[in-house]
Amino acid sequence: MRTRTEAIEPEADLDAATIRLDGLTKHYGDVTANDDIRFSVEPGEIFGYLGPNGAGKTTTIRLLLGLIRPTSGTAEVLGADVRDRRALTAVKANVGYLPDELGFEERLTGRQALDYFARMRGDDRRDELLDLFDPPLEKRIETYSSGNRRMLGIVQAFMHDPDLAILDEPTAGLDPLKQDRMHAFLESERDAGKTIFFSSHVLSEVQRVCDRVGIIRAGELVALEDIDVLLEQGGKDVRVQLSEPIARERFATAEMIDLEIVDRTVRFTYTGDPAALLEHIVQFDIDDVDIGDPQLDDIFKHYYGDDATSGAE
Ligand SMILES: Nc1ncnc2c1ncn2[C@@H]1O[C@H](COP(=O)(O)OP(=O)(O)OP(=O)(O)O)[C@@H](O)[C@H]1O
Repeated sequence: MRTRTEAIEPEADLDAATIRLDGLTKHYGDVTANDDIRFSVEPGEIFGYLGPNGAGKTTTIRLLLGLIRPTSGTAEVLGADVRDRRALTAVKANVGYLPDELGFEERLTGRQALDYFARMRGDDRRDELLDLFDPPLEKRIETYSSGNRRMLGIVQAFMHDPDLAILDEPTAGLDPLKQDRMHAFLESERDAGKTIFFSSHVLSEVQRVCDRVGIIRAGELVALEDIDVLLEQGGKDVRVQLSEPIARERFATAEMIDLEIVDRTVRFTYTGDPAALLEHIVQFDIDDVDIGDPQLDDIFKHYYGDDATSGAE
Protein backbone atom coordinates (compact mmCIF):
# COMPACT_ATOMS: atom_id res chain seq x y z
CA MET A 1 0.00 0.00 0.00
CA ARG A 2 2.33 2.74 -1.27
CA THR A 3 -0.24 5.44 -2.01
CA ARG A 4 0.53 7.64 0.97
CA THR A 5 4.26 7.30 0.42
CA GLU A 6 4.03 8.14 -3.23
CA ALA A 7 2.17 11.30 -2.30
CA ILE A 8 5.14 12.36 -0.18
CA GLU A 9 8.03 11.43 -2.43
CA PRO A 10 7.75 14.23 -5.02
CA GLU A 11 8.35 16.78 -2.26
CA ALA A 12 11.31 14.92 -0.82
CA ASP A 13 14.84 16.18 -1.49
CA LEU A 14 16.50 13.23 -3.20
CA ASP A 15 19.96 14.35 -2.03
CA ALA A 16 18.86 14.53 1.57
CA ALA A 17 20.11 12.09 4.16
CA THR A 18 17.61 9.38 4.98
CA ILE A 19 18.16 9.94 8.70
CA ARG A 20 19.79 13.01 10.25
CA LEU A 21 20.40 13.37 13.98
CA ASP A 22 21.01 16.94 15.03
CA GLY A 23 22.13 17.29 18.63
CA LEU A 24 19.67 14.62 19.70
CA THR A 25 19.49 14.52 23.49
CA LYS A 26 17.30 12.54 25.89
CA HIS A 27 17.38 12.68 29.67
CA TYR A 28 15.55 10.24 31.93
CA GLY A 29 15.81 12.03 35.27
CA ASP A 30 19.54 11.98 36.06
CA VAL A 31 20.35 9.54 33.25
CA THR A 32 21.52 11.05 29.96
CA ALA A 33 20.52 8.26 27.59
CA ASN A 34 21.44 10.23 24.43
CA ASP A 35 23.83 13.17 24.64
CA ASP A 36 24.00 15.65 21.73
CA ILE A 37 24.19 12.93 19.07
CA ARG A 38 24.90 14.04 15.52
CA PHE A 39 25.25 11.93 12.39
CA SER A 40 23.48 11.11 9.13
CA VAL A 41 22.54 7.88 7.45
CA GLU A 42 22.74 8.14 3.68
CA PRO A 43 20.34 6.55 1.20
CA GLY A 44 21.30 2.99 0.23
CA GLU A 45 23.61 2.15 3.11
CA ILE A 46 23.54 -0.32 5.95
CA PHE A 47 24.38 1.63 9.07
CA GLY A 48 25.27 -0.26 12.23
CA TYR A 49 24.60 1.35 15.58
CA LEU A 50 26.82 -0.45 17.99
CA GLY A 51 27.11 -0.35 21.75
CA PRO A 52 26.85 -2.52 24.84
CA ASN A 53 23.66 -2.94 26.88
CA GLY A 54 22.39 0.35 28.25
CA ALA A 55 24.50 2.53 25.92
CA GLY A 56 21.45 4.33 24.51
CA LYS A 57 20.70 2.53 21.23
CA THR A 58 17.02 1.82 21.89
CA THR A 59 16.54 5.39 23.10
CA THR A 60 17.82 6.76 19.77
CA ILE A 61 15.57 4.38 17.83
CA ARG A 62 12.50 5.30 19.89
CA LEU A 63 13.27 8.99 19.33
CA LEU A 64 13.55 8.40 15.58
CA LEU A 65 10.16 6.72 15.54
CA GLY A 66 8.55 9.54 17.55
CA LEU A 67 7.68 7.13 20.38
CA ILE A 68 9.43 9.42 22.87
CA ARG A 69 10.28 13.11 22.58
CA PRO A 70 13.80 14.55 22.65
CA THR A 71 14.81 16.63 25.68
CA SER A 72 16.70 18.86 23.22
CA GLY A 73 18.00 18.67 19.66
CA THR A 74 16.10 16.79 17.01
CA ALA A 75 16.29 14.34 14.12
CA GLU A 76 14.82 13.98 10.67
CA VAL A 77 13.57 10.73 9.18
CA LEU A 78 12.88 10.76 5.43
CA GLY A 79 12.75 14.55 5.69
CA ALA A 80 10.24 14.66 8.56
CA ASP A 81 11.20 16.29 11.85
CA VAL A 82 10.60 13.75 14.62
CA ARG A 83 8.96 16.48 16.71
CA ASP A 84 6.37 17.04 13.99
CA ARG A 85 3.86 14.27 14.67
CA ARG A 86 1.89 14.72 11.42
CA ALA A 87 4.92 14.80 9.16
CA LEU A 88 6.43 11.80 10.91
CA THR A 89 3.20 9.79 10.72
CA ALA A 90 3.06 10.43 6.97
CA VAL A 91 6.62 9.21 6.27
CA LYS A 92 6.28 6.21 8.59
CA ALA A 93 4.20 4.49 5.90
CA ASN A 94 7.55 4.12 4.15
CA VAL A 95 9.50 2.94 7.22
CA GLY A 96 9.82 -0.62 8.51
CA TYR A 97 10.33 -0.85 12.26
CA LEU A 98 11.43 -3.84 14.27
CA PRO A 99 11.23 -2.94 17.98
CA ASP A 100 13.39 -4.56 20.65
CA GLU A 101 10.27 -5.81 22.39
CA LEU A 102 7.56 -6.77 19.96
CA GLY A 103 4.25 -5.40 21.11
CA PHE A 104 2.02 -7.92 19.35
CA GLU A 105 -1.43 -8.71 20.71
CA GLU A 106 -0.54 -12.02 22.37
CA ARG A 107 -3.86 -13.77 21.76
CA LEU A 108 -3.78 -13.28 18.01
CA THR A 109 -2.23 -15.90 15.76
CA GLY A 110 0.80 -14.84 13.72
CA ARG A 111 -1.39 -14.71 10.62
CA GLN A 112 -3.97 -12.46 12.33
CA ALA A 113 -1.22 -10.09 13.46
CA LEU A 114 0.20 -9.85 9.94
CA ASP A 115 -3.33 -9.30 8.56
CA TYR A 116 -3.72 -6.41 10.98
CA PHE A 117 -0.47 -4.75 9.83
CA ALA A 118 -1.35 -5.50 6.19
CA ARG A 119 -4.59 -3.53 6.52
CA MET A 120 -2.62 -0.53 7.83
CA ARG A 121 0.36 -0.53 5.48
CA GLY A 122 0.14 -3.23 2.81
CA ASP A 123 1.82 -6.62 2.46
CA ASP A 124 3.13 -6.93 -1.10
CA ARG A 125 6.19 -8.88 0.08
CA ARG A 126 4.55 -11.07 2.72
CA ASP A 127 4.89 -14.40 0.89
CA GLU A 128 8.47 -13.78 -0.19
CA LEU A 129 9.43 -12.96 3.42
CA LEU A 130 7.60 -15.98 4.81
CA ASP A 131 9.72 -18.17 2.54
CA LEU A 132 12.80 -16.83 4.34
CA PHE A 133 11.43 -16.42 7.86
CA ASP A 134 8.77 -18.93 8.84
CA PRO A 135 7.08 -18.41 12.21
CA PRO A 136 4.17 -20.82 12.90
CA LEU A 137 1.42 -18.57 11.55
CA GLU A 138 -1.55 -20.56 12.84
CA LYS A 139 -0.36 -20.54 16.47
CA ARG A 140 -1.13 -17.84 18.99
CA ILE A 141 1.72 -15.42 19.54
CA GLU A 142 1.63 -16.13 23.30
CA THR A 143 3.05 -19.59 22.50
CA TYR A 144 5.93 -18.27 20.34
CA SER A 145 9.61 -18.71 21.18
CA SER A 146 11.75 -15.56 21.08
CA GLY A 147 13.12 -16.62 17.66
CA ASN A 148 9.61 -17.02 16.24
CA ARG A 149 8.63 -13.63 17.63
CA ARG A 150 11.66 -12.06 15.98
CA MET A 151 10.83 -13.72 12.64
CA LEU A 152 7.24 -12.47 12.80
CA GLY A 153 8.65 -9.02 13.59
CA ILE A 154 10.97 -9.16 10.57
CA VAL A 155 8.11 -10.12 8.22
CA GLN A 156 6.00 -7.33 9.68
CA ALA A 157 8.83 -4.78 9.32
CA PHE A 158 9.54 -5.50 5.64
CA MET A 159 6.30 -6.78 4.08
CA HIS A 160 5.11 -3.33 2.96
CA ASP A 161 8.44 -2.87 1.12
CA PRO A 162 9.67 0.25 2.95
CA ASP A 163 12.56 2.37 1.65
CA LEU A 164 13.96 2.65 5.19
CA ALA A 165 14.14 -0.05 7.85
CA ILE A 166 14.97 0.79 11.48
CA LEU A 167 15.76 -2.41 13.34
CA ASP A 168 16.51 -2.82 17.05
CA GLU A 169 18.79 -5.86 17.49
CA PRO A 170 17.21 -7.66 14.51
CA THR A 171 19.01 -10.98 14.96
CA ALA A 172 18.51 -11.35 18.72
CA GLY A 173 16.99 -14.76 19.44
CA LEU A 174 17.45 -16.11 15.90
CA ASP A 175 19.34 -19.37 15.38
CA PRO A 176 22.63 -19.12 13.41
CA LEU A 177 21.03 -20.23 10.12
CA LYS A 178 18.32 -17.57 10.39
CA GLN A 179 20.90 -14.98 11.43
CA ASP A 180 22.85 -15.70 8.25
CA ARG A 181 19.63 -15.49 6.28
CA MET A 182 18.85 -12.12 7.85
CA HIS A 183 22.32 -10.77 7.05
CA ALA A 184 22.00 -11.90 3.42
CA PHE A 185 18.51 -10.38 3.26
CA LEU A 186 19.77 -7.02 4.58
CA GLU A 187 22.55 -7.01 1.99
CA SER A 188 20.09 -7.74 -0.82
CA GLU A 189 17.83 -4.92 0.41
CA ARG A 190 20.79 -2.53 0.42
CA ASP A 191 21.73 -3.67 -3.09
CA ALA A 192 18.17 -2.87 -4.16
CA GLY A 193 18.68 0.70 -2.91
CA LYS A 194 16.99 0.44 0.49
CA THR A 195 18.44 2.05 3.61
CA ILE A 196 18.95 0.01 6.77
CA PHE A 197 19.65 1.37 10.25
CA PHE A 198 20.19 -1.34 12.79
CA SER A 199 21.39 -1.52 16.35
CA SER A 200 23.48 -4.36 17.64
CA HIS A 201 25.83 -5.32 20.39
CA VAL A 202 27.13 -8.20 18.27
CA LEU A 203 30.37 -7.00 16.74
CA SER A 204 30.80 -9.76 14.19
CA GLU A 205 27.49 -9.04 12.47
CA VAL A 206 28.22 -5.33 12.26
CA GLN A 207 31.62 -6.13 10.77
CA ARG A 208 30.02 -8.49 8.29
CA VAL A 209 27.09 -6.49 6.95
CA CYS A 210 27.52 -2.78 7.68
CA ASP A 211 28.94 -0.11 5.41
CA ARG A 212 29.35 2.37 8.25
CA VAL A 213 29.17 2.15 11.98
CA GLY A 214 28.39 4.54 14.81
CA ILE A 215 29.62 3.47 18.23
CA ILE A 216 27.68 4.72 21.24
CA ARG A 217 28.92 4.61 24.82
CA ALA A 218 27.02 5.92 27.84
CA GLY A 219 24.79 8.04 25.60
CA GLU A 220 27.64 9.57 23.59
CA LEU A 221 28.66 8.84 20.02
CA VAL A 222 32.35 7.89 20.34
CA ALA A 223 33.07 6.82 16.75
CA LEU A 224 31.51 7.28 13.32
CA GLU A 225 33.40 5.58 10.51
CA ASP A 226 33.32 3.42 7.43
CA ILE A 227 33.90 -0.15 8.58
CA ASP A 228 36.98 -0.37 6.34
CA VAL A 229 38.52 2.79 7.80
CA LEU A 230 37.80 1.63 11.33
CA LEU A 231 39.55 -1.66 10.63
CA GLU A 232 42.50 0.18 9.06
CA GLN A 233 42.86 2.52 12.01
CA GLY A 234 42.97 -0.48 14.27
CA GLY A 235 46.48 -1.28 13.00
CA LYS A 236 47.54 -4.77 11.94
CA ASP A 237 47.44 -8.04 13.83
CA VAL A 238 50.94 -9.48 13.67
CA ARG A 239 52.22 -12.92 14.64
CA VAL A 240 55.93 -13.68 14.32
CA GLN A 241 57.36 -17.16 14.79
CA LEU A 242 61.06 -16.92 15.75
CA SER A 243 63.62 -19.69 15.53
CA GLU A 244 64.46 -19.22 19.23
CA PRO A 245 62.89 -17.51 22.28
CA ILE A 246 63.52 -13.77 22.68
CA ALA A 247 63.48 -11.25 25.54
CA ARG A 248 60.62 -8.76 25.39
CA GLU A 249 62.99 -5.73 25.67
CA ARG A 250 64.89 -6.83 22.56
CA PHE A 251 61.78 -7.18 20.41
CA ALA A 252 59.31 -4.50 21.58
CA THR A 253 58.92 -1.09 19.92
CA ALA A 254 56.63 1.81 20.84
CA GLU A 255 54.23 1.02 17.96
CA MET A 256 53.42 -2.47 19.31
CA ILE A 257 50.25 -2.74 21.38
CA ASP A 258 49.25 -5.74 23.53
CA LEU A 259 52.57 -7.48 22.89
CA GLU A 260 52.58 -11.12 24.04
CA ILE A 261 55.50 -13.49 23.85
CA VAL A 262 54.93 -17.20 24.42
CA ASP A 263 58.05 -19.28 23.87
CA ARG A 264 59.08 -18.50 20.24
CA THR A 265 55.77 -16.89 19.21
CA VAL A 266 55.32 -13.12 19.37
CA ARG A 267 51.89 -11.53 18.88
CA PHE A 268 50.97 -7.83 18.85
CA THR A 269 48.88 -5.13 17.19
CA TYR A 270 51.05 -2.80 15.11
CA THR A 271 50.00 0.82 14.61
CA GLY A 272 53.09 2.26 12.89
CA ASP A 273 54.60 2.39 9.38
CA PRO A 274 54.54 -1.07 7.74
CA ALA A 275 58.02 -0.60 6.15
CA ALA A 276 59.52 0.10 9.58
CA LEU A 277 57.84 -3.04 10.93
CA LEU A 278 59.39 -5.19 8.20
CA GLU A 279 62.81 -3.60 8.75
CA HIS A 280 62.53 -4.36 12.44
CA ILE A 281 61.42 -7.96 12.00
CA VAL A 282 64.17 -8.94 9.55
CA GLN A 283 66.81 -8.27 12.21
CA PHE A 284 65.68 -11.50 13.89
CA ASP A 285 65.90 -15.11 12.84
CA ILE A 286 62.31 -15.73 11.65
CA ASP A 287 60.51 -18.98 10.86
CA ASP A 288 57.14 -17.45 9.91
CA VAL A 289 55.24 -14.14 9.84
CA ASP A 290 51.51 -13.52 9.62
CA ILE A 291 50.15 -9.97 9.21
CA GLY A 292 46.36 -9.54 9.07
CA ASP A 293 43.51 -7.09 9.65
CA PRO A 294 42.34 -6.65 13.21
CA GLN A 295 38.91 -7.78 14.31
CA LEU A 296 36.37 -5.08 15.06
CA ASP A 297 36.18 -6.30 18.66
CA ASP A 298 39.84 -5.39 19.19
CA ILE A 299 39.08 -1.89 17.94
CA PHE A 300 35.98 -1.81 20.07
CA LYS A 301 38.16 -2.39 23.14
CA HIS A 302 40.03 0.80 22.34
CA TYR A 303 36.77 2.69 22.73
CA TYR A 304 35.37 0.76 25.65
CA GLY A 305 38.38 -0.49 27.57
CA ASP A 306 37.26 -3.02 30.17
CA ASP A 307 33.57 -2.47 29.36
CA ALA A 308 34.16 -4.11 25.98
CA THR A 309 33.44 -7.54 27.37
CA SER A 310 29.77 -6.67 27.81
CA GLY A 311 29.57 -5.90 24.09
CA ALA A 312 32.05 -8.41 22.71
CA GLU A 313 30.04 -11.50 21.86
N1 LIG B 1 11.98 4.76 30.31
C1 LIG B 1 13.16 4.90 30.93
N2 LIG B 1 13.22 5.46 32.15
C2 LIG B 1 14.41 5.64 32.77
N3 LIG B 1 15.60 5.27 32.26
C3 LIG B 1 15.60 4.69 31.04
C4 LIG B 1 14.39 4.48 30.32
N4 LIG B 1 14.70 3.90 29.12
C5 LIG B 1 16.05 3.76 29.12
N5 LIG B 1 16.59 4.23 30.26
C6 LIG B 1 18.03 4.27 30.59
O1 LIG B 1 18.70 4.93 29.52
C7 LIG B 1 19.94 4.30 29.25
C8 LIG B 1 19.98 3.85 27.80
O2 LIG B 1 19.04 2.77 27.63
P1 LIG B 1 18.74 2.13 26.20
O3 LIG B 1 17.64 1.15 26.40
O4 LIG B 1 18.57 3.20 25.20
O5 LIG B 1 20.13 1.36 25.92
P2 LIG B 1 20.45 0.26 24.82
O6 LIG B 1 21.79 0.63 24.26
O7 LIG B 1 19.34 0.10 23.87
O8 LIG B 1 20.60 -1.04 25.70
P3 LIG B 1 20.14 -2.57 25.39
O9 LIG B 1 21.14 -3.09 24.40
O10 LIG B 1 20.26 -3.19 26.73
O11 LIG B 1 18.74 -2.51 24.87
C9 LIG B 1 20.08 3.18 30.27
O12 LIG B 1 20.81 3.67 31.38
C10 LIG B 1 18.63 2.89 30.66
O13 LIG B 1 18.58 2.37 31.98
